[in-house]
Amino acid sequence: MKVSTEEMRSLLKTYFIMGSQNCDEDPREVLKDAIHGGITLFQFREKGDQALVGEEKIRLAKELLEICKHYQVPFIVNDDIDLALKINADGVHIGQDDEPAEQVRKKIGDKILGISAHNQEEVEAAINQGADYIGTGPVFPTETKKDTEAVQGTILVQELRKQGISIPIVGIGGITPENAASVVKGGADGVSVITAISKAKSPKEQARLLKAAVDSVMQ
Ligand SMILES: Cc1ncsc1CCOP(=O)(O)O
Ligand SMILES: C=C1C=NC(C)=NC1=N
Ligand SMILES: [Mg+2]
Repeated sequence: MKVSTEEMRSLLKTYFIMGSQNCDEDPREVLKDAIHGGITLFQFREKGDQALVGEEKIRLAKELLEICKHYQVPFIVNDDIDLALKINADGVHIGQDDEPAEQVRKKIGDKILGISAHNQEEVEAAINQGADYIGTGPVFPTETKKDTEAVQGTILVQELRKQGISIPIVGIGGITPENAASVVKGGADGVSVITAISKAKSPKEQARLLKAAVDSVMQ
């Protein structure tokens, strides 16, 4: 059933996003380690030139979903709505260039719907289309996604909060344990990261540090 706004807010605290293309080690081990470090939400984002496709992608998605189910960490699928429905994921994340949000909402029912937004108009549209949360960024420079919008810090989130827009928002882009607190101080409910965890010597330790940084602001 539908997550409440406050439940969604807390799920965004330490949001790990990963595909096999982001890992040097076995993605299943990286995910398990990150979960032990305390991630609150996981997104399967198998995308880009090294990404798996077809049956291999579906198989990996199912394996990572099983791991998340075991530890009761909700599982979000990026872009691929059909895959999300096929494996009964907990939700989807779409960008401005994906399937229109109204259509996606019809397909997924009460599953979590996350939408990327980079300016006020896109945020307001996403809210009107029934997004459960917004992903904004890139907050800091990142190598992970080649075609990002301009680096924006937390300017947009600060502006939205000043206007009393309270939808759950997660920051993304170049976030590390060192800068994570500033993202939450800027008004985000949490941080979403790829490389800081997926390429870490200890994904567990990085997840733990990220979560501690976010919680250090929450009090
Ligand atoms: C998917 C995405 N959207 C904006 S930046 C980004 C990549 C974030 O990756 P990293 O956490 O490694 O900077
Ligand atoms: C582009 C993205 C922005 N935000 C989030 C949470 N996930 C994404 N894939
Ligand atoms: Mg997309």
